[in-house]
Amino acid sequence: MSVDTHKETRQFQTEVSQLLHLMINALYSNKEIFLRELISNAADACDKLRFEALSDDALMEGEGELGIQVEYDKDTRTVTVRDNGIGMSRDDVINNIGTIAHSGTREFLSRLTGDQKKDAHLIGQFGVGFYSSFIVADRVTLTTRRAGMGAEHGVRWESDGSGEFTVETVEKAGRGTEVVLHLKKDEDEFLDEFRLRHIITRYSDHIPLPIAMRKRDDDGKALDEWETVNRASALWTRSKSDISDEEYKEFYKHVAHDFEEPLTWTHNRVEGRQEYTSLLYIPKRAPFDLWDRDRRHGIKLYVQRVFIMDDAEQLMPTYLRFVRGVVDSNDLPLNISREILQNNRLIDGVRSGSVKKVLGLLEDLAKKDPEEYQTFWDAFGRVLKEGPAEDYANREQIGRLLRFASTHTGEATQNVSLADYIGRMKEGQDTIYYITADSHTAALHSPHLEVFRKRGIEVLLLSDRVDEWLVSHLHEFEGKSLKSVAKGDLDLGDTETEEEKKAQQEAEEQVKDLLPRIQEALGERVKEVKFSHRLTDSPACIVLSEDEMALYMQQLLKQAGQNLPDTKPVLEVNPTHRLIQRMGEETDEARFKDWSSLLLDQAVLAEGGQLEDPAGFVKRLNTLITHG
Ligand SMILES: Nc1ncnc2c1ncn2[C@@H]1O[C@H](COP(=O)(O)OP(=O)(O)OP(=O)(O)O)[C@@H](O)[C@H]1O
Repeated sequence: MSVDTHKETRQFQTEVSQLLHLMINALYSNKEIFLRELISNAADACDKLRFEALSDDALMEGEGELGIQVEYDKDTRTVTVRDNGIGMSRDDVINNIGTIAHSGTREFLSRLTGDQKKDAHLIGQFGVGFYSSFIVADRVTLTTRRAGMGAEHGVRWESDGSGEFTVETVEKAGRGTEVVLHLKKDEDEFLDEFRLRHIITRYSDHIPLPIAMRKRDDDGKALDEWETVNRASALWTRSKSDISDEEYKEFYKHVAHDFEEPLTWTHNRVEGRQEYTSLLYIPKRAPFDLWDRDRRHGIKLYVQRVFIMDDAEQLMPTYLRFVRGVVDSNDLPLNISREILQNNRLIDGVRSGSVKKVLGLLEDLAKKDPEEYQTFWDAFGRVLKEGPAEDYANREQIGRLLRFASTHTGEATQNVSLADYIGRMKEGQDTIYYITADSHTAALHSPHLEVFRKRGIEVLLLSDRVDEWLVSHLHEFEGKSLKSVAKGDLDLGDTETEEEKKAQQEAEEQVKDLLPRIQEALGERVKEVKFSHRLTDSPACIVLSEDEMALYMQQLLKQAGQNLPDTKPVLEVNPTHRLIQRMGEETDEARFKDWSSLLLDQAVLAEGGQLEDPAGFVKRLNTLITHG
């Protein structure tokens, strides 16, 4: 087979150029991380090779000892990171280096502000990887050969980071990848033995592969002998007491490809019927692609310390997709595939054990450090809310982790637990009340809250998209049922005083002919018209039945193209309201019809619904304002 060896010059994807420029500025104060990133990539490449070699021993090419080398050369002013991992083919290089596979890159770039500190955080979230080389280098040469391909299939990639790169096919005897950084003028600090060793032990001690540097003679001359400078033992296999927080944190950055420290973690060795070790982390911040279904970097699965796969989604349910870390099983076969993982009893056991650990970890965090828990909730609460639907068996425990906004403070921050709510319940109240709406403000101002305000009963304000889904699966918590204040009949027990009952009756009596008149005026548009016990300030509201979806959700699903049966709401009117009393005095039937329509339409609007005939609504409104 002839080999295409020509040298070609290509442009970076526009986003890469932009990112490089911003990254170099934003991360300059943290420039040493380039070494961590390159070592991390090298370690991943070795893991991948070890795994692929399980089914194709030839890939090892007779050299089974995997490792990473770091060296520097003062004369050429270069730092080199070398691995004998899986390597890359010419196509791999073009696809992986020079483009960003991340979805949402453009949106990400648009969020950068130019403020260095903020941008550094964002870029960290996004993942800097290989490109961080350009923080310290003005030319980077990557030479690589994919394991199993002949020496003539080596590839050299080179760029000065300014917009273009070249790719050519070269001879490369050993498999794997070598990255040579030609340092910028002022970066001589990295041509220093002590400095490099220090960075390696600081950031990469936990990498389970030897990272070696050349031995030197007394004059500092590099010898042809190498010595390992990191501990090179898989962190999770060591005993907890032997691992410092610093090491846990650095390991997290490696597995999660995160720039920031994790919020917390749990490290467990399970013995008995099944043997496995798990080291699971909760990140501080939602990664850039949390909402992306194709996101990578979930849980890494190892079998007896051999890397099997990234993002083993079978090990964590979707509602815990933010968890990062490692599971290392002693029982699974080494040749396990994704397909086998799907229906594997052992995997099911590991998964339910890991879920318990994560939920326990979060519960502990919530108890011990509410502030940190709030950080977690703000980042991942919306994901965790998928839990009760997905993981029915653990719904009580998930229920304890939920946080909501509430009328107790009226603020948008979701910081009220169901237990807090229960603790503040009125005497005789045995229901947890909530309202769902498409924004916090809409929830807070809903007419349905009026009577609750009057009686001092707290209502949870739910305005995340996932909330309707959540409450349709979480019917009760600690023996108290959850109920929407906008659906079904409202029974506030004996919280109404005799006086209030009397006033209501009298008001109803005064306008008692009104209900059949409104019903007739609205015809098929409503199921029923009733006097309301919910309202104090508003003239009317819409009430749905228990099993109906809130109007704003119906709207949303319809927009997304779903066919929903038309629902007819119940219209409740407030007999004490001036508008209703005024309608009682209206003798002109055409005008009465307009009033009725207006009443229904404004109630629909307050509910976040959409009007079938908005122009008609505006016209009626204007007519009644001017002639009413
Ligand atoms: N030493 C290496 N050996 C083999 N492939 C590599 C090596 N370094 C990088 N790659 C390939 O290039 C891809 C891009 O690397 P890069 O460091 O830019 O991002 P990443 O590691 O995938 O993710 P992140 O940006 O989150 O760090 C990697 O996913 C890998 O496929």
